[in-house]
Amino acid sequence: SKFPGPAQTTSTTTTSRLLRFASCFALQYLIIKAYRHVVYPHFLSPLRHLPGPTDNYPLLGQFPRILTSPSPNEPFLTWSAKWPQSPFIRYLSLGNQETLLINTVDAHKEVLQTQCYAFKKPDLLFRLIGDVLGRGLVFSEGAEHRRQRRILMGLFSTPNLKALSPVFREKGGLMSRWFDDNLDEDGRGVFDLLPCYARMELDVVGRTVLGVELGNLKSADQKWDFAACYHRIFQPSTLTGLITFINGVVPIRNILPIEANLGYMRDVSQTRAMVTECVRQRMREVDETRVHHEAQSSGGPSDLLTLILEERQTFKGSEDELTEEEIVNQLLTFVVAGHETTVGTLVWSSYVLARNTRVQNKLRKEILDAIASKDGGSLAWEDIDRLQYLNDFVREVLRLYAPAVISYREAIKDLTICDTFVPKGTLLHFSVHLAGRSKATWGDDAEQFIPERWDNRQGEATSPYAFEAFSNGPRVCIGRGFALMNVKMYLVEMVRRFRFFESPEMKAWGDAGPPLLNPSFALMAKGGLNVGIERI
Ligand code: HEM
Repeated sequence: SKFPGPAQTTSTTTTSRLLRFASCFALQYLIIKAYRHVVYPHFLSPLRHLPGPTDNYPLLGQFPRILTSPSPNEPFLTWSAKWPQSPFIRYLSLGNQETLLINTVDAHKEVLQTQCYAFKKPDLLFRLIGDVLGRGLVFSEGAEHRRQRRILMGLFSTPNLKALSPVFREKGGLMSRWFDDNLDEDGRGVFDLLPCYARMELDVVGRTVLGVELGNLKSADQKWDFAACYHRIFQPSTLTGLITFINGVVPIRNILPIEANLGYMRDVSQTRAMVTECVRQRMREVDETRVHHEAQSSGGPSDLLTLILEERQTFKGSEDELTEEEIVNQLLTFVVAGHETTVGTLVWSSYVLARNTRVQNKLRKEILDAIASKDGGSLAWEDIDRLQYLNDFVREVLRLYAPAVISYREAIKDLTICDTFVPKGTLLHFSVHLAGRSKATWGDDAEQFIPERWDNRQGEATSPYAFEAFSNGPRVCIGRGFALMNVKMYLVEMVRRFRFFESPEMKAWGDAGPPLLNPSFALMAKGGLNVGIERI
């Protein structure tokens, strides 16, 4: 028959109902999205009158500009210079996401110190790197963060750090011998320092955090190698990096069945399994021997894992007893938070030395004078810690070349900061370099490398919030003392033995400096940073 029978009519009706439902759903979705991404940010948001760039791309805001800028600090530094007195600068990002750039010293103080716990790290940060770190110090919030900080603070005490210092000395010595062995017959060479320092620092964090040589750490079945997994996770292929980036915006990690993603997930789970095995083995050793770190600090190097396990015995049964998973989270957090940042600081220190002969000579003189005052003997950590110019030098490197570039916060409630109403859910952009490079704070020579400025600071530059390389407040970097000891001991070893000089690439870059990797969470030269090293 030409006419539909009862069954066909029912199925046509069902199809058309489904279609109607789907189009209603799609329309509603579009209306909500249009409201959220167009109407609200442009016409309703209480933040829309704040200073900030307005030359936005449709729906993408400033995102294309940020992605294609020559450095991960641009265009934020430009905006900051344009509106130096504004506590916050508002910009739109992907999907017209409103973001407040923390700009002034006062705004840094309010967000990082006074109102620290009114903010959390946004989910996008956790999705970028949280599967490796877990909810350790970096990703814990509120009361849980206070608890973890309370338990872990003592780990980084001066006596504990001093017990770690022989490892910094030993690994720095090995690195300087490696350079020495690889110089040409005139005692000169040019090296891409990033891979050299990355290798050394993996050894350093292995020994100081886990008490093992990470180069030798393997899975129980010997099939997986820690260093290789770590390398693949943090130097991913373009596709794996792209997946991680997309996962930050839309969670796709657990549903994408392609090898670039599955391989990443295997590396993460193997890395965590290898560290878990380390923890279990050390638990057995600590339970058996009951060594206590007071004894170890006088007798030889210790490591943070052993210290955590010994402390744990005193917290047994209380809410401060860390579980095995929590310990693994903290250890991986220390390894990751400590490795890239210290490597970056060493690379930029070497670059700056090569570019500033005056600074290099002055630093070397301070070190050699101190050694001479010890009748040529080696400097203990206390001696190194007293070197004023070294201290100024390292702070100046971190003011201008802080390795951690970007972090974010999200307001967990409505609040008012520096007379600005910040609604719950607002994303805040914490750019470490904005504080360090601000002319309003550091004067017209803010862009120049002048270690002496640290002894003549005035006005806002004396505020702790003018220097954000390690952040500030309750979430200040817990590894600050650890990192400074590591960096200073290494520099003493290298500067006394070698002269740093400009490589041909550095000469070609001139004052503009090397091209930088962007987008990137770390300040890194694109394509490596070759620096000359010459035996003295
Ligand atoms: C020069 C080297 C280092 C620099 C420049 C640096 C910088 C920073 C910065 C800027 C933050 C704050 C991030 C944020 O709040 O979003 C931070 C946090 C942190 N850093 Fe470091 N860091 C360095 C070395 C280390 C080392 C060696 C360790 C561990 C051994 C470490 C462990 C941590 C941890 C656990 C946090 C989170 C603290 C918390 O939220 O309570 N860092 N670091």
